[in-house]
Amino acid sequence: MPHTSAAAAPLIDVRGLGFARNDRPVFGPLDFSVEAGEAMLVQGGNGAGKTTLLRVLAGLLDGERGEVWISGTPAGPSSRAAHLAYLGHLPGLKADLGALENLQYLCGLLGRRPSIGYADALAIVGLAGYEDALARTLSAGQRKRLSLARLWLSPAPLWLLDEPYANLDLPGIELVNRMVRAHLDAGGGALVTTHGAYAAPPVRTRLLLLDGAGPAQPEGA
Ligand SMILES: Nc1ncnc2c1ncn2[C@@H]1O[C@H](COP(=O)(O)OP(=O)(O)OP(=O)(O)O)[C@@H](O)[C@H]1O
Repeated sequence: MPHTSAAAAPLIDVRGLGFARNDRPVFGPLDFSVEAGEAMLVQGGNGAGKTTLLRVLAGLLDGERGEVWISGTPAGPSSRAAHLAYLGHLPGLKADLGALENLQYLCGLLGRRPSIGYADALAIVGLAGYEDALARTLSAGQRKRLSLARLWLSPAPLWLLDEPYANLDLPGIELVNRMVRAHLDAGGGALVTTHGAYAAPPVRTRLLLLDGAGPAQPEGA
């Protein structure tokens, strides 16, 4: 049974979660939970369903089966957004807005932590001085860094990070790891997809192996 006490409940508790496209199973049924202060690495080869899982959890795809509980409360796709921050392959930036304007736009849409200023968030990700640079003029790695600034400003306790290291140089990879560690230290949690070839955040981590459709359980680590 999912936890019922909000105080002790995991940030997310997934029971029998599955997803199919045109009656073809993509993943599941899956059972796992992520506690405050914990990261879960979602590993699997190309096409195993990692991105699909994160998009389903983020409420971006219709047709899930099973249950998702957020902090002890059942949460349908539309009610999960406030608790989750999704960093996908496509950064979701407006090409003709500047870096600062993009942050203001996205935070207006998705909420923000009032304790952190936009300029500080840009500086943390190495984009100080790029406030007015249009998103379309940024490199792929710089766009990823701008998305990381948005993530840093997000008030959501659970981060869903789809290949967060993609397009980043070594300092960028270390930046992601520092951000994840700080987020977990502050009581947050994270699901992080990876092919296994990249660095994994050096934090309390469990592993969820995805191998296409079929039952999958987390491993202790
Ligand atoms: N928009 C879509 N329409 C139809 N099928 C899709 C779509 N997106 C993904 N798929 C299929 O769903 C399956 C899972 O894809 P998904 O992107 O979740 O895998 P992944 O594990 O993230 O892969 P990768 O490591 O290559 O990014 C694949 O068979 C893929 O072809």
